[in-house]
Amino acid sequence: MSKTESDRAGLAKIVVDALENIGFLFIDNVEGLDFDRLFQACQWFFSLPPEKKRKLCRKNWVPENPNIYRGYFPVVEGEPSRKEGFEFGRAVSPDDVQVSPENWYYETCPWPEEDGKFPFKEYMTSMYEVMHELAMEILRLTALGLGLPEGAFTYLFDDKPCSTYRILHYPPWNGPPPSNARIEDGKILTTPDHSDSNFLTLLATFNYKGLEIVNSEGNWVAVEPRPKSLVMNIGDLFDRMTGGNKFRATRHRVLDIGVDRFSVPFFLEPSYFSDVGVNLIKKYIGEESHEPEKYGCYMIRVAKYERKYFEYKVLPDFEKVGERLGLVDPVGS
Ligand SMILES: O=C(O)CCC(=O)C(=O)O
Ligand SMILES: [Fe+2]
Repeated sequence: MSKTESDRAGLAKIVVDALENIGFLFIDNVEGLDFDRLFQACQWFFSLPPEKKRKLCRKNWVPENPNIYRGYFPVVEGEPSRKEGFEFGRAVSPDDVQVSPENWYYETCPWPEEDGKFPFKEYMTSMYEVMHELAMEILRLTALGLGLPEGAFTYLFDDKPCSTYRILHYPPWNGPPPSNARIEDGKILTTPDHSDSNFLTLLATFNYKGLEIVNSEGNWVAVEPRPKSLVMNIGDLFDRMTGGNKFRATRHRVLDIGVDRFSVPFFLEPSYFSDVGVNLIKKYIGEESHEPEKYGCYMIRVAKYERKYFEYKVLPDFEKVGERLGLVDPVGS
């Protein structure tokens, strides 16, 4: 990333071109991002003993734990999605009026007990802010490249973004992979074909192969590792909010590479109350017409009921949680 005005205008054109045509791009020279250190964070976390991971595990797997949405999720044998992960968001005070049992995004994230070998929480929370700032700069450039005011998209993230920072470990299969992980040409998946449902994703792959995307001709192509670069793609929400035909939320998948694989995606997501029913292009050319829709409710519906993501399909039914607790939904729907 570069800071001078003429460089920014040039970059803005490159970003918009990539988002319109490919949907994926590499980002080099990210200030404040040290890939070796981020990799150490993954190694430290995923070598924790099972009992320490269990304390962080979502309620679905460990019913006595309070966390429904944040924290650790384990490998599930028999799933074509073969991964364990830990994820968190920016901390929101438990006293905040938007904190409620229905709003999983703002629940308190459990953090692992540390042993002095790696400052995991301090490091990961600082990296969250690096990723957030980078995403904001990309959105400012995208707006500039489209001839819109620089803040045309960033306002959605001003209050308390729901973004998720996730570290992932794909361990080798225990024995033969399940039949639903086998695809054409004898290839084996560890993450099935999907587009990301959030606004945009910034991904560290640490030079591992395995990531593939669908190109403009509709063929699967490998994303060759590029040292010290992040891979960026947009998600369905940004695609939808720019009218559904402006930017591409490109489908992608991860193949089994036969060894442990690590990656770290940052999923940029608006604040819970941000209105995602807006067409962001029309809004700025004076043709605003939209159906207001809050991000939080929209996304939980999509992730849990429509997409039924491996990571989220185990979450409790959205409406039922409030009913069970005898609550009137304080954040609305
Ligand atoms: O691990 C990767 O390279 C990609 C992961 C991914 O696509 C996702 O978590 O949405
Ligand atoms: Fe993805």
